[in-house]
Amino acid sequence: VGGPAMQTSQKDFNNAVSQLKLLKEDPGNEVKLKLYALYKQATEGPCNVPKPGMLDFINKTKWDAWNALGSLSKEAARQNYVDLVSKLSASSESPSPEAPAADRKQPESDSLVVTSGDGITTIRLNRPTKKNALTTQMYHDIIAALQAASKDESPITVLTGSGDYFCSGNDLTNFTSLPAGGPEEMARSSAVLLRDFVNCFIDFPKPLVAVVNGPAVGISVTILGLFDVVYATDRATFHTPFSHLGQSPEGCSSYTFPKIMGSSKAAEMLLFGKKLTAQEACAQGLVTEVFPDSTFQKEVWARLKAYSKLPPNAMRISKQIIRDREKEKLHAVNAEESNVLRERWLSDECMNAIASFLSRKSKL
Ligand SMILES: CCCCCCCCCCC/C=C/C(=O)SCCNC(=O)CCNC(=O)[C@H](O)C(C)(C)COP(=O)(O)OP(=O)(O)OC[C@H]1O[C@@H](n2cnc3c(N)ncnc32)[C@H](O)[C@@H]1OP(=O)(O)O
Repeated sequence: VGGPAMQTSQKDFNNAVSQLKLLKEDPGNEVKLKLYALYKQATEGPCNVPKPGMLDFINKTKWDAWNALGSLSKEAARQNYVDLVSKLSASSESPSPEAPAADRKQPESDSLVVTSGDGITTIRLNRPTKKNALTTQMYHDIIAALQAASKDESPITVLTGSGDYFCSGNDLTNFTSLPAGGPEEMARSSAVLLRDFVNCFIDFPKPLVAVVNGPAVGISVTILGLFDVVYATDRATFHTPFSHLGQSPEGCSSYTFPKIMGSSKAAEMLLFGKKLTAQEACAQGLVTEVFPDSTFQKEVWARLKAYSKLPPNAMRISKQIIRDREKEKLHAVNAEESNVLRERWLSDECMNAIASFLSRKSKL
């Protein structure tokens, strides 16, 4: 069986066979097929068994992979097998760190962080000291991030928050710096921004997941009806205090909420500002699943990493079938909600509520 160098190689090969069983992550079918072929070649030599029939898909695929190695020597196959297993072990021990996507324009402000890794593009609201309240710049940055994510390589896109909140909704100071055109111009441009922002969620073409890491308020709740999946920590709450603020629903919630939870439960949230616990939101169908806070991040990301390995085109097409017939309706609802809010923002009820928050007289 050869000299000392070759015996070492046989020992390495045996170790690699054992090491493979300890891999933490499934390396995927393509790699498993390659490993199978190299194993057969290393232990039995070139493919020497009859080709399975056309309908025996699995064995035929395995046979093809083995046969494709041709006359590769047993020693070379062993070496290739050992190299491949060691590469897989290294990458499973130190999972690819999330990295800013190289070809992606980064957001204008640090309040939004966009990273890609493990088949997931993550858009993270990053203003924890303000409970991730959305500034005007953040709306623009989220629009840009969603547009980029819709074209990037990641099969799944996630929206989440840094710190203890998912998001406290619109930053109420957005309304304090009046443009030259006065309140009317502010209301007009806010309505345009709101409409553009929500349109990006309506049109987003691939699986969009909300990882709700804490309480959610206002627009960060209403847009959840446009996500494909919503995972929440059991610490999360869902609050749409529009009447308290003299405002009205947006994010297509006037349409999606009654559809998701029925009109009376939707009315309790959207008219009376009833705050839901994560469990309640899950029971109403707004949240897909609730996780204990202590294991939330670990469980959710492990699950999303596994989902991101599913065939991306199949996921996109399935989303299209589920969502496309609703799109026209959603765009019309969005336009109407934005127009109504344009009026609301100029109302005394709204101005007084915002002034009250800003003077810290009342908190919701
Ligand atoms: C001209 C262009 C304009 C563009 C505008 C675009 C228009 C799109 C608008 C779409 C419509 C959206 C509607 C909504 O989202 S309505 C909901 C709005 N949100 C709220 O009403 C929440 C207000 N915040 C609170 O009630 C509390 O802060 C909260 C319960 C969230 C947390 O309370 P807690 O006591 O735990 O913490 P603090 O209050 O001390 O908060 C810490 C600091 O964070 C600041 N903060 C929190 N939320 C907001 C917010 N929404 N806006 C501004 N600032 C916020 C808070 O002031 C504290 O700051 P300081 O430490 O500096 O005091």
